Amino acid sequence: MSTVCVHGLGYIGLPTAAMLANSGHDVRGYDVDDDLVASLRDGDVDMNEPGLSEFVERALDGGGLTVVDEVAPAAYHLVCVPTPFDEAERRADLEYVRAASRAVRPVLREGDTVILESTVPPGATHSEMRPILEESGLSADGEFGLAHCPETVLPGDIIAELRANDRIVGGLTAEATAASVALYESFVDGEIRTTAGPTTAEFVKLIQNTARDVNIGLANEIARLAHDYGIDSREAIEMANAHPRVDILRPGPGVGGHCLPIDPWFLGDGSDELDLIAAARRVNDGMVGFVVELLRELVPDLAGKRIAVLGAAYKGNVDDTRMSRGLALARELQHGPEALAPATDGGVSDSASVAVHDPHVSDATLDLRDLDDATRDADAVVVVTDHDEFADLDPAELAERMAEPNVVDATGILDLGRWRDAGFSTRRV
Ligand SMILES: NC(=O)C1=CN([C@@H]2O[C@H](COP(=O)(O)OP(=O)(O)OC[C@H]3O[C@@H](n4cnc5c(N)ncnc54)[C@H](O)[C@@H]3O)[C@@H](O)[C@H]2O)C=CC1
Ligand SMILES: CC(=O)N[C@@H]1[C@@H](OP(=O)(O)OP(=O)(O)OC[C@H]2O[C@@H](n3ccc(=O)[nH]c3=O)[C@H](O)[C@@H]2O)O[C@H](C(=O)O)[C@@H](O)[C@@H]1O
Repeated sequence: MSTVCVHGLGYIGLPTAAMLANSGHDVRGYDVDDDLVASLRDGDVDMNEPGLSEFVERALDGGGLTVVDEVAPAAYHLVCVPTPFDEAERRADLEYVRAASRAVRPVLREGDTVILESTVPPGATHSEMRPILEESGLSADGEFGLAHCPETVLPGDIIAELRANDRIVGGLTAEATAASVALYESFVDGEIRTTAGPTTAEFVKLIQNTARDVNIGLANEIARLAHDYGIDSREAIEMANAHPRVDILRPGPGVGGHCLPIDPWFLGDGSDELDLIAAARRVNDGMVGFVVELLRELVPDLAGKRIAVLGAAYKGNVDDTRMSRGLALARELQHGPEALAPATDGGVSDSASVAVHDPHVSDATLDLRDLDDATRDADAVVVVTDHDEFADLDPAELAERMAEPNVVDATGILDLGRWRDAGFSTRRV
């Protein structure tokens, strides 16, 4: 068993640190967010991920995981810091990766292995991390190990996927790859595949998410085409998918989260070849506008109308609002398609009045409403996130509370027959 220092205790770092600790390693968890560190020390896990709280508690109580104030020397450094998208530059913001590398540098010893798990553009482990780490005086050509092992867990099922998913490991040297494989073998049931270097591993991760984004783009374009022919796209897709070699994904309000919408741009960071991929991004980003079109079919003049947007999380049954389509819709309804202002700042006088409700999200910076408040006197509800709670809504109860019984289901989660029976006019992406 080894000593491991995990850098970044968010959606990826915290479950990974707990997994390593519960697998017998001696783990130090380090994060620059003092509030997060304090709450973890109190045993509070403020993340809506099934089973995570108990799993982290076990790691902390068992002594395998210690939350530390300073980066600790360790045989392995696992870097799980954010790699956000710089929208202005259309590039990955690698400052967190560089900062974590600078924090490893003073404690790095000969024989240690540094593994980057964060998603980065192809080449970043080599060009961004290596030079900073080598300022320690040690060389990545053999004195310490440096590798990329991308994370592929699905939020909502992180603990199971941490164990079950295959991994891709690309070290700068064969020794770095072997040392990294040894660590993952201690908890991964899936296959561990190795690549000749970190760049292929980075590339593979990005094409996985890009493939999903492009395929969702196809489903979304099909939804728009079907609408023009007066066809139910979901019924058509289900029938098409009965073919053994066709597997079209689900259309929706666009693609949210901080991975699928940004990884295609990371992929194009060092190349001019994005074409189909960039088009799919435009299609997916355009789906909020399509939801507004459907809403206007029910409520032609939105000025002064009250619209309840159900869903601020980027997908069903999670609490993460990064690149939320619900918040993007609220912004667009209040300020028009180019709006970048916060969703809940009141809007302008000739726009709709929007209330956002999400039973999974508690975020003091968002003016979220409870269901009663959001839907009272509303002229329409728009369901943007496929939370289980929304499938169970009682349309008759809502109809009584609303000014007009209109519903747009951007997710396909509602049984619209029930809603029509309760007197609703309906539209569905
Ligand atoms: N959340 C997900 O579903 C997945 C995320 N990823 C990738 O994993 C990486 C991390 O993502 P998340 O865990 O979701 O982010 P997150 O934002 O939930 O957590 C990152 C944590 O790192 C901390 N941090 C920032 N700078 C630091 C530093 N210099 N040293 C130590 N801690 C630092 C932050 O305070 C935060 O707690 C990203 O590159 C992301 O693209 C990959 C697969 C899945
Ligand atoms: C290839 C792949 O499945 N990648 C996963 C993805 O996680 P994420 O939660 O972002 O993926 P997701 O469940 O597809 O959801 C992304 C977005 O796409 C939308 N979505 C998804 C499937 C679909 O048929 N239609 C659709 O519109 C969702 O509503 C959501 O807004 O990205 C994660 C990541 O890289 O962070 C990665 O670890 C996960 O395995």
